[in-house]
Amino acid sequence: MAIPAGRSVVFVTGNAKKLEEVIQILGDKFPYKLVSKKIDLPEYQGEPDEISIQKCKEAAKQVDGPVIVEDTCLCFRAMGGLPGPYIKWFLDKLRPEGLYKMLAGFEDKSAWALCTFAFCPGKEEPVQLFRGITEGHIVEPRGPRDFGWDPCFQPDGFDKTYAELPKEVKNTISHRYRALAAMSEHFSSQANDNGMPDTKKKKQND
Ligand SMILES: O=P(O)(O)OP(=O)(O)OP(=O)(O)OC[C@H]1O[C@@H](n2cnc3c(O)ncnc32)[C@H](O)[C@@H]1O
Ligand SMILES: [Mg+2]
Repeated sequence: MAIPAGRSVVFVTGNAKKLEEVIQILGDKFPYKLVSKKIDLPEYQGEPDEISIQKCKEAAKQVDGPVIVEDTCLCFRAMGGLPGPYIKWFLDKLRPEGLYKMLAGFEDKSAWALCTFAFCPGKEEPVQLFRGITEGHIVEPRGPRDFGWDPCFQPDGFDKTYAELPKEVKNTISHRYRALAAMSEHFSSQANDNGMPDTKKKKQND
């Protein structure tokens, strides 16, 4: 589904740091006007795709127009992908130190960060998903504490944590960057088709 020409899309999030990164990553690459709205949407339970779909439908209902939401998971391989979508509560209670200690009994410290952007053109409309994954390891926290679990996630191929890496570097390798690249690519090709729905591309989700 294309966004009508000239319309803006509302990015709904309660997280200022997420918003900051989305703006930095997108620059002027996104073909539609992105406006942000601070709403604390419910923290749904279930599989990441389902959570993003529910979250996006609720945002579309509240905004009553085209919306984008994003949900972030941090998944420990030794724990079958948990905490996953529940990372917010684990981080809140345990801080990055506690996340690292959770894996003390496991040899496998590998983890992946998953970001899912969800787009819905309006109330009662289908939701499309765009995903990005960055693989890494959970390490003893290092670096500034200004964004979530960044101090304890070290992306593969780097000897620095997300928190220690310059923002420009995190923003070219991160889970969020990858999901946004998929979403921008989709909307840019639509915009190039003069706003006609792109029938050649398989929708990731209806
Ligand atoms: O309103 P929304 O967009 O849902 O914002 P939120 O803060 O509730 O975010 P999530 O539900 O997606 O929960 C993800 C948790 O992971 C944190 N987080 C998200 N992206 C991160 C990143 O790139 N680096 C570190 N922490 C991150 C975030 O602060 C939350 O505690
Ligand atoms: Mg949330």
